[in-house]
Amino acid sequence: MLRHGLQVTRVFCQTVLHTVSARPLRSAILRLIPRTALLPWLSSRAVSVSEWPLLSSPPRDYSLPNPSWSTEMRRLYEYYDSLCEKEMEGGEKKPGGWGRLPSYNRTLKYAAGGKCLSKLLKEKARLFTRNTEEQGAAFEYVVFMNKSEKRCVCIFQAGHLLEGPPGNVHGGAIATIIDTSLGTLAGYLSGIVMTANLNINYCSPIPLGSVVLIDSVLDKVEGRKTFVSCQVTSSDGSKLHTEATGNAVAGLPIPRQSQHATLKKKMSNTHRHLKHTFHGRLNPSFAYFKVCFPC
Ligand SMILES: CCCCCCCCCCCC(=O)SCCNC(=O)CCNC(=O)[C@H](O)C(C)(C)COP(=O)(O)OP(=O)(O)OC[C@H]1O[C@@H](n2cnc3c(N)ncnc32)[C@H](O)[C@@H]1OP(=O)(O)O
Repeated sequence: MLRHGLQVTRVFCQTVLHTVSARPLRSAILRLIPRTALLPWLSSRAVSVSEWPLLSSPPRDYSLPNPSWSTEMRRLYEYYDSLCEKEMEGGEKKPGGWGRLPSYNRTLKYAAGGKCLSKLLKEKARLFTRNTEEQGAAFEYVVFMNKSEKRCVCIFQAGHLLEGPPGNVHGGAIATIIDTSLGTLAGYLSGIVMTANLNINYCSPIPLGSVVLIDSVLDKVEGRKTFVSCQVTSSDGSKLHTEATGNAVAGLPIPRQSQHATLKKKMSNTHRHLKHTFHGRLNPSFAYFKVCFPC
C-alpha cells in the first residue's frame, strides 16, 4: 500500500515537475521518493517508445532526420522510407518489405524502461556510433531492413570528426559503420551475435561529409555462424568505395575453466537482479530486440 502510494506520488511529481521544467526542484523531490517504488509499475509492461513514462526525457531516436543531414541524405531517407510498410487507414498495412530500424545510444536502458538495468550496465556507457550529441559531427546513419530479402541498407553521412587521410574518412570509421551494418543484419536474422571475423577491401577513399550506401546481404548460415557481406558505394551506386565480408557467431562464448566460477557467480547475481526487476514478466533479451528491431 505504502509502496503503491509512493509510486503514484513519484509519477505525479515527475509529471507535474516535468511540465514546469523545474529541474533542481524536481531532482530534490524525486530524491525523497525511492526509485524502487516505480519498479512494479515498470516491470508490469514492456515499455514502447511511444508510451515512454515520464521518468526522464524520452530517448532520442538517432535514425531520424536532423538539420545536419544533407539534401542527398534526406533524399535517400525519403526514398527508403517510402518503401516501408506503413499502417494505412482502416488498419491495413501498405506492403513494402522494408522497415526503418530506430537507433538509441543506450538500447538496453531504454528497452527496460529507463532505469532498471542501469546498475548492471556502466552508467556512462554509450553505443560507440551514437556517442556524441553534436549533430552531423560523426556517424549520421539510418538502417533500413528488408526482412524477405534478408538484406539491409545503411545510409551513412560521415562527419568531420571521422577524418583519416586529409579530407577523407578514417579506415577505422569505415570499418565501424560496416561492422554496425553487418552486425545489425546478422543480429536481426540470428539473434544476439558477436562479430568473429571481418575482412575489408578499401577500394577508393570516401570524402568527408559525403553520403554513401552500405548494402548488406546474408550469404549463408552455418550452425551458429552467420556469414554476411556488403558493398559501400557512392549514393548513386556508381562508385565502389569498400567491400567486406563478415562472420558473426550467435550465442554467448563458452567461458574458460578459470573464468567459470566467477562468471557463474556474476550470472547468478544478474539473474536474481533481473528476476526482481522484471518479476519474471519481461525477458530482457526479448525487450532488447523489441526495441532494437521492431519492424
Ligand atoms: C545496441 C543497439 C543495437 C545496435 C546494433 C549495432 C550493431 C553493432 C554490432 C557490433 C558487433 C561487434 O562489434 S561485436 C564486438 C567485436 N567482436 C568481439 O569482441 C568478439 C570476440 N570473440 C568472441 O567473443 C568469441 O571468440 C566468439 C563469440 C566470436 C566465438 O566464441 P565461442 O562462442 O567460444 O565460439 P567458438 O566455438 O570459438 O566458435 C564458434 C564457431 O565460430 C568460428 N569462429 C570463431 N572465431 C572465428 C573467427 N575469428 N573467424 C572465423 N571463424 C571463427 C569457429 O571456428 C566455430 O566454427 P565451427 O567449429 O562451429 O564451424
